[in-house]
Order: sequence, then C-alpha cells, then structure tokens
Amino acid sequence: MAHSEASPMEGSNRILEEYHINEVVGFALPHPLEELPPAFEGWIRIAKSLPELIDNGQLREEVDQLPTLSIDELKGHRLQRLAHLALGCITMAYVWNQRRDDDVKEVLPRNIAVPYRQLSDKLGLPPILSYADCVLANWKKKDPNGNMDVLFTFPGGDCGRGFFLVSLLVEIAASSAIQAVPTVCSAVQHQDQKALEKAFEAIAESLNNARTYFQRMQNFVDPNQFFNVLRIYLSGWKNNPKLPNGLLYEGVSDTPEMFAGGSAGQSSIFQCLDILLGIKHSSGKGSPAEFLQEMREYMPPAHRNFLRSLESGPSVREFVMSRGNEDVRNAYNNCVQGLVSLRKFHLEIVRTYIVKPSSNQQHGGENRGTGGTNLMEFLKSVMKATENAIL
Ligand code: HEM
Ligand SMILES: Brc1ccc(-c2csc3nccn23)cc1
Repeated sequence: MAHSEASPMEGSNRILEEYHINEVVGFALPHPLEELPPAFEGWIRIAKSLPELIDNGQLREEVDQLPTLSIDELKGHRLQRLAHLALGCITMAYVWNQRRDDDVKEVLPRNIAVPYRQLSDKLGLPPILSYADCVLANWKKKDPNGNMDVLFTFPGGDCGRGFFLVSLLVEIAASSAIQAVPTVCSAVQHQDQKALEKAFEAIAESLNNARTYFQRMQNFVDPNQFFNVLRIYLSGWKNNPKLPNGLLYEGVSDTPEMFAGGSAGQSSIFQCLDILLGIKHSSGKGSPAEFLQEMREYMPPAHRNFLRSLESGPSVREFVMSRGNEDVRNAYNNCVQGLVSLRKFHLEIVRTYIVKPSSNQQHGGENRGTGGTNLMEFLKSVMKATENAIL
C-alpha cells in the first residue's frame, strides 16, 4: 500500500476522511450541489424534467439541440459529481426513452458523450448512471427539519424518489458501522478484546438501525412501477440483448462500449462489511465474488481504494477465531447476523419488486436484476455466504 495512503489499521477518523468517507453520511456525498454554472443550464433543465420530456416525446429532440460544452469551468469534486449525475440521467433517458424495444438508441450524440466521458475520466467513474450518482449524490435537504428529496428522477411516479432515498437512508444509517472500522482494525492490532467487543457492538447496532429504514421501501415504492418503468431506466448495456454491442459514445470512440447497469453491488457499505468480517462469496467465472469485484470499478476511486486497503490488513475474523474471548465472538456473530437479517429482508423485497411482477409478464419473467444478474441465485448465494460466516 502506498506510504502516503493511511491504512485503516492506524485507527483514526482522519483515515476515513482521506478516503472521502464522511462521519455523518458515510460513503454518500455530503451536501451535494444543485446548480451548475449558467452555461450548463440546459443539462440541469433537461435532467430535472425527464418524466415530462419522455412522456411528451420531446426528450431526444431537446438533447440533440444541446451545445457541446467544455467542462473546464466545472471546477471541484461536487460540481463534477452533479454534472456527472445530470448527464448520467440524461444518457439513460436518451437511450431508453419511452421504453419501447424497437426504439433504443445505440449512439449517444457527441454533444453529451464527449463531456460525459471527460467528466467520467476526471472522477474515475464509469460513463453510465451508477449507484454513486443516483443514490450517493442525488439528494438535498428539503427543509430545515431534515426531510430529504432527490435532485433527479425518472418516469414511474414517486418510485424513483422512494427507491433512491430509501437506499440513501440505509447508507446513512449504516455509516456509523463504517465509523467503527478503524477502531476494529486498531483493536485487532493491539489485541484489545474490550475495544474490539465495543466496536463490534456499535456495528451490530448500526446494522439493526439500517434495517428499519429498509422497511420503508414498501411505503414509497410501487412494485409494478418499479419493475415495468424505473428498472428499465437503470438498465445498462453490458450483456443486454437490447444493446448487444453496447453503446457508441460518438466523438469518443469508433466502436460501441459495454457498461453494466446500476446495482447496489456498487454500494461500498456492504462490500466494506463483508471484507471487515471476513465474509467470502463464492468465486469463479460468473460468480457473486466476480460480480462484486467488477462492481468496485463503478465506485468512486477513493472508496475503491478504501476497500483495497482494508483487504490488505490483518484478518479480523482470524483474530476472533483464534484469540477472541467469548464476548468478542458473540459481538462478532451479532455483526454477521445483522448483515444476514438485512440480506434476508432484501430478498423479500426483491421477491415483491421483481420476482412477482416479472411472473405477471407474458414471457415468464426474465430473472434479471437492475445490474443484469440472475438475481435470486446471486442474492441467495450472497446471503448464504454471510450466514456461513457465523462462528
Ligand atoms: C425495490 C427495492 C430493491 C430492489 C428491487 C432491489 C433489487 C436488487 C437486485 C436485483 C440485486 C442484484 C444485483 C443487481 O442486479 O443489482 C440487488 C443487489 C443489492 N441490493 Fe438491492 N434492491 C432494492 C433495494 C435495496 C436497498 C434499499 C438496499 C440498501 C442500500 C439494497 C442493497 C443491495 C445490495 C448491497 C446489493 C448487492 C448484493 C449484496 O451485497 O447483498 N437494495 N438488489
Ligand atoms: Br443507478 C442505481 C443503481 C442501483 C440502485 C440501487 C439502489 S438499492 C439497489 N439494489 C439494487 C440496485 N440498487 C439505484 C440506482
């Protein structure tokens, strides 16, 4: 690990800041901006009006009329994240438009493809809408008492707002677990059983709290709107029969390129806890481990590096198994159980929001998730691997 990068083993919150992890919102972007400089008003205007423009058939025409803008004026991480999010939403709307299989765009025009790729390269993010865009940076405080709202959404009524905000609330609730990660690493390094037990207790409590937010999904998101509308706009162009060669980014490359659709496999919280607790997912070609590893490439680089540095440290699980006292082992198991409960509840949500609505479809339900995975198999495997980690 590069000497300039602090390792979580040094056990200070300074480390988390260095990896762009915020003590209140965790991996989410703190205080996202909502406005771009005046020259970019067209991007914001269109991104803010996707449902209306798509429904009245004007979206693609509006996008085609945008000027090709230089991104030089977009200084700073937050401005670039807002622009990347706006262009990501516009790109999904432009490609999928009114969700007709015979009306999918295979070429993204240069006036958005060129700045979109430049911003993606600057941020180290993929040129497709990702979890880091749509969940982590797509929010604002609506009023002084902390109610939140999304910046952009898609057709499907309140479905997108609910899906993105509930995911964000789970991320924020689980962020206190991430705050305990340097303490766990330091306690293992110093073989401090009491400190380790306390840090595990904080993680377990955080996961139980996060689960209560998960339950809000049913109140805000309609399963049929999710399955038949929103899910289409989050689909990507890797192994997608609707775009078998991928998407051509005009003015950027001569051949079409493939990028996976949005997935919460791109959530750093869950991958971070899997690493910390030593939860190993099944590996091999087309395996959950391979999919989750690939999804790291869609995360902000700082978060990807945090996961790497965590992976390079001593095994917490080994320490608990070989030297942990009974209290430490129980506290460790409560953390694993917290992740199992979240993943079991998530499986119920997926049955309600994907499996059931897809069985109502005439073609017997394509068993694919937003990330294009054979989802139930993948999710059950991930949940079982978590359960198997209980000592
Ligand atoms: C309507 C609600 C939801 C649906 C239909 C849904 C669906 C899915 C599907 C199909 C996958 C498989 C991978 C993929 O294709 O992306 C997945 C993965 C995942 N989802 Fe969701 N999801 C929902 C809500 C949430 C929420 C609120 C969270 C919390 C942040 C979440 C966290 C995850 C995680 C972490 C994974 C990766 C697998 C894992 O680590 O367990 N999901 N989800
Ligand atoms: Br883009 C985008 C990508 C992923 C998500 C998301 C939030 S929770 C969840 N489970 C599966 C996907 N997913 C939302 C927007």
